[in-house]
Amino acid sequence: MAWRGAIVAEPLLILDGLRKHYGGLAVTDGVSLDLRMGEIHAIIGPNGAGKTTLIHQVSGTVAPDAGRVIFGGRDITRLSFPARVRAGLARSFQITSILSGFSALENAALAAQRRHGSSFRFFRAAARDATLNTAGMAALEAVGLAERATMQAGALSHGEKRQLELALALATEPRALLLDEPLAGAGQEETARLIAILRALRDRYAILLVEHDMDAVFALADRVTVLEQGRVLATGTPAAIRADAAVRAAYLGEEEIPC
Ligand SMILES: Nc1ncnc2c1ncn2[C@@H]1O[C@H](COP(=O)(O)OP(=O)(O)OP(=O)(O)O)[C@@H](O)[C@H]1O
Repeated sequence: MAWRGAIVAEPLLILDGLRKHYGGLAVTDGVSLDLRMGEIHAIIGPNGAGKTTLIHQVSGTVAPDAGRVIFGGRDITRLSFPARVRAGLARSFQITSILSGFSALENAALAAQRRHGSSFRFFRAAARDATLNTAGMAALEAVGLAERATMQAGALSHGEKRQLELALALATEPRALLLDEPLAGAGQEETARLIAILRALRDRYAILLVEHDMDAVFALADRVTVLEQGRVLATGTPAAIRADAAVRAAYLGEEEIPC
């Protein structure tokens, strides 16, 4: 797929030299990349390359040792995770954040509440709030889960739970979405459905995607950045990345890069 960057303007999100060390290990070692509206930018790399740690620094759950995160022209490097959510930066988690005893809509309404900054303790009330319900329902519709709104989240299929995870991010009405392995554990049919949903979301958001399913990455991404040992090995269109000899070498014995 050709990168459609030519038709979009300034980057919405800029990562500028992000560094994070744990002891002697440079987990992200000066990572710079950008993300534009209407773009899916995938981050791939071997296990331990630093992908999740990078997402943590963008979402505000890990503080970088050096570097900056610029969002919508504003330096948000020191903002907390909740403040970033309110600024329009949403994140989905590798480990599910769904409350299984509550309905899909209650989960989405609670997520919508994060945008408005009110307390977690009042989530029962949140689920009855019309504004939050409307935002929650719109998010469920965007991921094809409207018909499951009243179903207990714990009773949803695995694929539907992944859809609900996406809805929780959308319910905060973001401009940018940080998606950490949104296809994890999904079967073939579920993966196809999730890919179609992500493709449909692309035009309305800027999406930074960490995903191990290389077929999905190469089907979805407008640009791909390859991380290796905390550094950017290459950034480019899927075609350019596929043809890059250094990238292919980094992936020997890891996930196959689709031809
Ligand atoms: N809080 C931490 N303390 C110490 N080391 C950490 C911490 N978080 C991550 N690491 C180390 O940093 C390295 C990169 O981890 P990270 O999870 O970011 O990689 P990844 O590319 O997302 O890997 P995977 O593809 O397996 O999810 C790993 O060696 C990991 O053990």
